[in-house]
Amino acid sequence: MRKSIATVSVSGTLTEKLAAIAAAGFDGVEIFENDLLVCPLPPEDIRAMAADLGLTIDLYQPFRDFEALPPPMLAAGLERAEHKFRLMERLGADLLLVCSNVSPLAVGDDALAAAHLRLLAERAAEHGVRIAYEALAWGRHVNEYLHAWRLVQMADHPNLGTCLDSFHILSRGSDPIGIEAIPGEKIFFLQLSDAPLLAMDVLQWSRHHRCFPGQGNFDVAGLVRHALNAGYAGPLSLEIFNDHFRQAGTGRIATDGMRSLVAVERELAGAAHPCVPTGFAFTELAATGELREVLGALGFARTGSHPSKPVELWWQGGARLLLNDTGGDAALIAIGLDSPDPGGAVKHAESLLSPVLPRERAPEEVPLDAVAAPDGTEIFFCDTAWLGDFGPGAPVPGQITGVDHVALTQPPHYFDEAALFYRSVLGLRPQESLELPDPYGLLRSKAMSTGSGVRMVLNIAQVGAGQTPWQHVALACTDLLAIARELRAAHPELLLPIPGNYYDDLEARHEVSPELRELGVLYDRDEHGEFLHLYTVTVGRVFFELVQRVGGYQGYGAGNAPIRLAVQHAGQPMMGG
Ligand SMILES: O=C(O)c1ccc(O)c(O)c1
Ligand SMILES: [Mg+2]
Repeated sequence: MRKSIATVSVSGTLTEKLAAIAAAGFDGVEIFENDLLVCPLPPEDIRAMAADLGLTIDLYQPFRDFEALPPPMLAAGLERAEHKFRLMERLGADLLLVCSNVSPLAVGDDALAAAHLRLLAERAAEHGVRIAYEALAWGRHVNEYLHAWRLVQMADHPNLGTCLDSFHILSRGSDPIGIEAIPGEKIFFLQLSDAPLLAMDVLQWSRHHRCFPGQGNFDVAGLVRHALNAGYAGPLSLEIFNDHFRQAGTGRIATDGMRSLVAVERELAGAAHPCVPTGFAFTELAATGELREVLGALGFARTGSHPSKPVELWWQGGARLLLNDTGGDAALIAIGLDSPDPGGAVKHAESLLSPVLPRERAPEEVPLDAVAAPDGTEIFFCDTAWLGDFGPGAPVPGQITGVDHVALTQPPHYFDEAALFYRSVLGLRPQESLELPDPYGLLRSKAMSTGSGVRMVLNIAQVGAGQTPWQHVALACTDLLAIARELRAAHPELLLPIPGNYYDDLEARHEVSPELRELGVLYDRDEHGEFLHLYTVTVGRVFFELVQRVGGYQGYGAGNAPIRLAVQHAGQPMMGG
């Protein structure tokens, strides 16, 4: 399928947008009128630039508030359209998107609307232009896609068809099955976007929160399937209005859009993810003396060393940490995932435009396949061979059984990119999304999981500048209170102090042991089970969480995160505050 994107979807000048869109591999563009109005180049030059980049101009948009105005206003509307048609001839575009009327002056009269659309199509035909009529979800009288289609049928002109836009259809909860009743050749254009489910005004939702397919909660691929079943043969075109995308890197967002369309095609082809990871092989940390002290207190010890790199294996139970002497601050730099097919996982990642990292290794060492996650963390796909590099060591006995989850802070404006990366490239499914109060802002958080073995939490801190983006590794154990007792006795300075107010509130809500308060252990429960957890102090950029899941508890104790954030900030006040 041909792939297109509206210029409004990415940041930059029109010249920058077109270059980035072509570089990302798109076949065509929708020129959004505002991008043309603010461009110093004449339409002929924009046309030549697109052609030089190998891009077709698939659509020009939007033309607004035309149909079903009181008859005396018709002539002015047609005059306005004539200007657009002449502009489109200069631009080399032959498809004009007309949005359903939002004007309070518009009349709720289908016959009038259809007559006007027919007149518009007749005029358009004189210029070799076709009209794609789209129902905006907030259109004054026409706001359902099947209503727009009825008007197109009534107007009955070969130069008039409909434009389907997944946002307008799915945001209203309309059933997209009706698309299959529209003849494919009358679907002149198909615009795709996704969105998170938000209870808000649909216009604001559309203008600020659209995202690429796979980043939100709509079944966009399902809608495309209906259009294909109807016989639609035009491009899949992304049309996103998003405050973050407008501020992010042009090329990076264009590439992410292409990734989302490749993932849609995969889904349509019924392709299951070829190699979902089954567990955490290791997490690699830039190490410092302080970090080693914390890990020693948690019962870890060095069990092996890499033959040629300054990397040690610290292994307790099923938790393997690689400590890398980078000379920098303590930080999480890589995650190793147990993969049923490491080579296939890298090929899959590459096909989804993820940057594959070069393998830097000595000849006798085990090759490792890795890609870069959106925040720069290296993701390795592993079988068990890598352990051989670290000699014959065995895990030290202890209370920690494995890695429960890893939490990463995403760079500003790339939260949606990260969600799509973990979903499409790694095969994790989205779980809960939350917004949590931070003393200096708001923490957006999204949990993702394979369902077994690998859990990730993606955070984005909407807080003042100058703050370190924290990461953390949550270690699983089977008796958290026992570990907490030992840590409190031997290393109380390594544990976050939890306010008494938290326990007053907790004890009012749940019957819990008074030991939680004494030990500074946090608690949560859901319909499946219970969750006990505690946090260490932060070293460099990283801290550790110890967690115990009782029963089938599914969450991450997110309700306790505001307590943690406040205590962490108290120990590390904002710069310049
Ligand atoms: O928000 C709008 O006005 C707008 C304009 C054109 C579109 O195609 C659309 O989906 C929305
Ligand atoms: Mg649209």
